[in-house]
Amino acid sequence: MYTVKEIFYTLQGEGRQAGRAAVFCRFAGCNLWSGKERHRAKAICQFCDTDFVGTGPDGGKFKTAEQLAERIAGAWPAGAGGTPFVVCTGGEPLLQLDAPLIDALHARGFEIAVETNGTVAAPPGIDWLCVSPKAGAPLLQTSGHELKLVYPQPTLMPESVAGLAFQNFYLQPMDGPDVAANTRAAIAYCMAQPQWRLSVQTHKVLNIR
Ligand SMILES: C[S@@+](CC[C@H](N)C(=O)[O-])C[C@H]1O[C@@H](n2cnc3c(N)ncnc32)[C@H](O)[C@@H]1O
Ligand SMILES: Nc1nc2[nH]cc(C(=O)O)c2c(=O)[nH]1
Ligand code: SF4
Ligand SMILES: [Mg+2]
Repeated sequence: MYTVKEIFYTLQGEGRQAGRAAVFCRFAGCNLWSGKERHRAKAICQFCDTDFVGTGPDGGKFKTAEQLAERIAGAWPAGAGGTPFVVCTGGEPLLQLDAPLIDALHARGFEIAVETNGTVAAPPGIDWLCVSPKAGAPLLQTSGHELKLVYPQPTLMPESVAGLAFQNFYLQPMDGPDVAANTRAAIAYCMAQPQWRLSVQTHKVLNIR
């Protein structure tokens, strides 16, 4: 059984794949926060910008990988060219994404991207793995296509993860009350350490989902 908050078609807003059309599959639940505001101050991850609790109008519970993959495929526009692209996120998608679902999405021609906090080792077969480590949480997945660090996290400096086996390194300014100052600080860091690139959350600027 897969529990999905929402499935929607949009542009990937963040990181190396920003600007690319994608079906988003947002899984419900996370291991670093309950998602309830009354628990936020004591959560391991306190800055989350996402509602991933339960099943929304565009989500649901899916008994089988085939049923979920079929719904995701139905969100890709019929007759569109290019390679169909799905971004599995959450919540924490690696609590639910498994080999049967990866196979069912590949069987429908999808390239599979994942956004994960890195506390769970990724299964084989993910085509684009984005790891976003969280201060105070164990980092088990130390390789991938993209490391996207929300910045700043005072006890998780970019220097401490800059040597990991990723193909791309991004700093993403922490959204919230200090987003303007966080963006200035991230720009300064990327200019001083060009291994790192800036990831702007473009979907928020563009007012798309
Ligand atoms: C909502 S998370 C879901 C996937 C996974 N749980 C994770 O943390 O990577 C999706 C992306 O949004 C980032 N994110 C969450 N809250 C943010 C915030 N306040 N500002 C900037 N990025 C944020 C995460 O670090 C992650 O890269
Ligand atoms: N457009 C858009 N791009 C995104 N990239 C990562 C997102 C996420 O919440 O995981 C996200 C999201 O929620 N919307
Ligand atoms: S790990 Fe990801 S989904 Fe979970 S609370 Fe943090 S940002 Fe949100
Ligand atoms: Mg988001």
